[in-house]
Amino acid sequence: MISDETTAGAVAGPGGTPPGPSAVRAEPTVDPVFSDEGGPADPAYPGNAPADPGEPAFSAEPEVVTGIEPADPAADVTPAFSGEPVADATPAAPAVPADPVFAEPAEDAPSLVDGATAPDPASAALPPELAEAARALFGDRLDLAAAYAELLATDGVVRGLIGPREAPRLWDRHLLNCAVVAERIPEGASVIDVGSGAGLPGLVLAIARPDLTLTLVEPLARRTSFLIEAVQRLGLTRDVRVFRGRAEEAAAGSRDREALSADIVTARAVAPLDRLAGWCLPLLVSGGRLVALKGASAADEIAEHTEAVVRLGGGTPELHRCGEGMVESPATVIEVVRERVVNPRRPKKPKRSRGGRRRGDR
Ligand SMILES: C[S@@+](CC[C@H](N)C(=O)[O-])C[C@H]1O[C@@H](n2cnc3c(N)ncnc32)[C@H](O)[C@@H]1O
Repeated sequence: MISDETTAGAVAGPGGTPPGPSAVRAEPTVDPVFSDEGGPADPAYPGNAPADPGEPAFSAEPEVVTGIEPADPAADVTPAFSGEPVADATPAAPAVPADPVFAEPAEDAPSLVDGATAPDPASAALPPELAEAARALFGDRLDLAAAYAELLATDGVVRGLIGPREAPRLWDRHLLNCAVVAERIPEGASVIDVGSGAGLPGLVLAIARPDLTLTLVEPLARRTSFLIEAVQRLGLTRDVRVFRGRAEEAAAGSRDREALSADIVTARAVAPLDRLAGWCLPLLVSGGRLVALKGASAADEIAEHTEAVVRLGGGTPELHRCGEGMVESPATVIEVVRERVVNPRRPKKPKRSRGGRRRGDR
């Protein structure tokens, strides 16, 4: 077993050990999985249909979400990684200057929210009963968290990145649920958030923890456009960068770009643990840690996928609960330390005969 202390010590960063979760309260929770990538946008909300059916809105209906495998973007990703400016099929998204690797913020990015269709920003107001936890988690950056909540409830809804029914529950299901994970991240750590979507948990962590440096990895164009603008509008450009591409691409690097790596990789509602480990462990420094937000299925996932995770170079997955005693539904995370570097299998080269010909060549 790997203890928290071992894990924290192995992670580079000036501050060291993350505060362990306070054991004030432990109770079973609803499945806090929030995204049903494969699910339709709320049809009851006119104008919410995502512009691109490949990037459906998420809604946080746990009953819909549980057991649904997040969409594999392989089918619908715009191949933005190559360095070529990418034609984004999404008509609504504002133009973003295309950097081959790290996208740059667009200047004066126009808001998509107009008077006629704008959702009510007041729907993102912090519910009074959550104010104490929000203050504790965001401290003097609570205003920034509120600005992000408003952005999600307005632009995020209009662009089909979140379902309109999410707006009233943004704080408990999304912002606080992600912010509590900060307790698992050491001071000063570098963090890669894989499959950031609309910025969860990456942007929340950047707001709650100005000591962290974050890279948000997301392959889908409409989402990275939103992320880039959010980073700019929230004034987070110093600590947050947006990488458009898949985790596998980020880890592989290219001729023009070094492979990305970090002390901590986070992911929420992205993929089952075995697949997630395959994507995320290569993004970690040796001894770094994957912190995957999971729902009620976390223990089952550990039972099912431990062997695969270890084969991929990870330690034994551990389950932790974050925010106990602070929020009503603590977040469940699975953590995996990158213990060994496992090289991906290369396909065997065909054998050549003496004459230099491949066997079977004519
Ligand atoms: C269900 S959404 C979750 C978004 C966000 N993490 C949240 O909790 O709201 C899954 C996200 O993972 C992204 N994704 C899927 N496969 C990925 C991969 N191999 N690398 C990086 N991102 C990926 C998708 O594009 C999508 O935005």
